[in-house]
Amino acid sequence: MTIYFYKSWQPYGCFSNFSPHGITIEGIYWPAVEHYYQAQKFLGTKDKYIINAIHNAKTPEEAAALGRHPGYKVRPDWESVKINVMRKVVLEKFNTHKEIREILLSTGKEILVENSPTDYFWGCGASKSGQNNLGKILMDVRSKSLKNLILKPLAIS
Ligand SMILES: Nc1c(N[C@@H]2O[C@H](COP(=O)(O)O)[C@@H](O)[C@H]2O)[nH]c(=O)[nH]c1=O
Repeated sequence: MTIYFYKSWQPYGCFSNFSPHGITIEGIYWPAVEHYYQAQKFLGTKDKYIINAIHNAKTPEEAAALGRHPGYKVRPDWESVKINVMRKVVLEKFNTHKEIREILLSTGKEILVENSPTDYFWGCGASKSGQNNLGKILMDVRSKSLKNLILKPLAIS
């Protein structure tokens, strides 16, 4: 059965990028995936000062609102790099937090879908036919975690 998730307080909310699971990337701590993801939009741009504000945002909602603000200019290569940015930070989240890695592994082979009513790129959108790229990344992280689990005992022996 397909597993749908969206808001961090709903079932499987730990799969949401807004869930309160901090990560450290290149020595910098970020309070949630969303903070890191939104900040990457402005690397090397004239609006790079906004990165600090996103980093310090009190909530993921605030970080997203800053990152989506039409007044700030996103880096020109954003569309081509955003999938890799997301892959890297979501992998780090599940490598860091064992308790949610176990929840992810407990979903077995089920299809994971970000049930966003508006987002047809990261989620499935209102029509449920969107690209679901966040769900795909999570399923990828799940198979990587499973491989690690299987390979670890072999590495010891
Ligand atoms: N979970 C979740 C959302 N979905 C998240 O929004 C991000 C996409 O942002 P952007 O590329 O700026 O459109 C991405 O992390 C996606 O998973 N959006 C929300 O407003 N609330 C939420 O609870």
